[in-house]
Amino acid sequence: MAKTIAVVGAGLMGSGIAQSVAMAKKSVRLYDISEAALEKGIALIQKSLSRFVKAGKLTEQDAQQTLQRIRTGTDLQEVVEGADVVIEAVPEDLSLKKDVFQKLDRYTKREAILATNTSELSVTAIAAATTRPDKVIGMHWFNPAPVMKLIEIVKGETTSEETVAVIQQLSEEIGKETVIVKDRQGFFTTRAIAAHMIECIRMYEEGVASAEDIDKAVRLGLNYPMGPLELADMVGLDTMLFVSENLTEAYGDRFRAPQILRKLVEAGHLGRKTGKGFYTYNE
Ligand SMILES: CCCCCCCCCCCCC[C@H](O)CC(=O)SCCNC(=O)CCNC(=O)[C@H](O)C(C)(C)COP(=O)(O)OP(=O)(O)OC[C@H]1O[C@@H](n2cnc3c(N)ncnc32)[C@H](O)[C@@H]1OP(=O)(O)O
Ligand SMILES: NC(=O)c1ccc[n+]([C@@H]2O[C@H](COP(=O)([O-])OP(=O)(O)OC[C@H]3O[C@@H](n4cnc5c(N)ncnc54)[C@H](O)[C@@H]3O)[C@@H](O)[C@H]2O)c1
Repeated sequence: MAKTIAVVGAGLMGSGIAQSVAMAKKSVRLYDISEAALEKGIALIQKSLSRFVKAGKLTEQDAQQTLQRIRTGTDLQEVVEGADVVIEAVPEDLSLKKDVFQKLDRYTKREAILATNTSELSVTAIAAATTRPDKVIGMHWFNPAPVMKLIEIVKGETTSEETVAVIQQLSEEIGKETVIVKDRQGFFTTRAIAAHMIECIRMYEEGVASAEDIDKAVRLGLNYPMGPLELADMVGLDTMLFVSENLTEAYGDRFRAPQILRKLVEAGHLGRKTGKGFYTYNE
């Protein structure tokens, strides 16, 4: 059984993953490259825990204990040594992820499992950067991690059945449902959501309807929990663009980013995390 979990990257997803694991009463070690990034991650966790407390799903004491289970640090070796499973959640860049996995391979015990939360990159390529490709796997969470029910388990070409079983059990212990998919660019869920979002953003760019009306139409007419533009702002427009570029390389123009997305990213408007994207936020 995986007892101690390390999470690498304390951004939107890493913070939510650390919180979800700590809520399942496991010890979590959380790494990021700076204290400022760790503070931001902890602030996100505190905000989410307060929502659970406010909704009566968690007591104030549970929330405090959850926070206490998360130990943070900016020394990667110190944070990950001793971990049974490491979950990586750094930005969606293959060379960065390979670099991080090479270090994880050096710093962790031989039997540790190394999981990536990549949205669509090749798990097999990331595994090849290590000396234990059988212990590398995709553990694809959804945003917001503490609320969403699914984990998409991605079996790389070299991932062992034993590794799949450990991650499936860990996911269940955290209270998530799982699906197991092949390692193909975009897996299942990212290809599916990208096809929907990209067409909606193209229609926005063409002026078919306003942002508000596109989101309203999808929420009320199609019964999705969120419209595509508000969802893009929640995911982060930088992540959207990285994903679009990688999917375009694999599948061609059908995933090419509309100009509007590129311009918003160039302007530093990355969605909720910077206060502006398709919408403006005052949080
Ligand atoms: C443009 C061209 C490019 C095209 C190619 C690229 C496209 C690629 C796109 C994908 C990129 C990466 C994808 C990624 O790898 C995978 C993903 O994560 S995809 C996104 C998945 N997530 C969703 O789809 C979310 C959909 N939304 C929802 O399910 C809900 O709206 C919500 C977010 C759960 C809730 O939203 P709210 O608006 O806040 O609604 P409520 O206030 O009513 O909340 C409901 C309920 O949930 C509780 N809650 C919400 N958030 C949190 C939180 N962070 N922490 C704790 N609790 C939370 C809230 O308290 C409510 O509880 P209740 O009152 O019901 O008890
Ligand atoms: N945003 C989403 O909705 C979503 C959902 C599922 C999966 N993902 C995937 O999760 C990963 C992270 O996405 P995010 O939205 O959390 O990004 P983010 O930008 O919010 O967070 C990334 C974090 O990684 C840190 N970081 C950068 N370089 C690092 C390094 N070398 N070592 C450790 N940490 C480093 C950054 O400081 C930042 O805190 C990506 O692969 C993304 O595709 C994102």
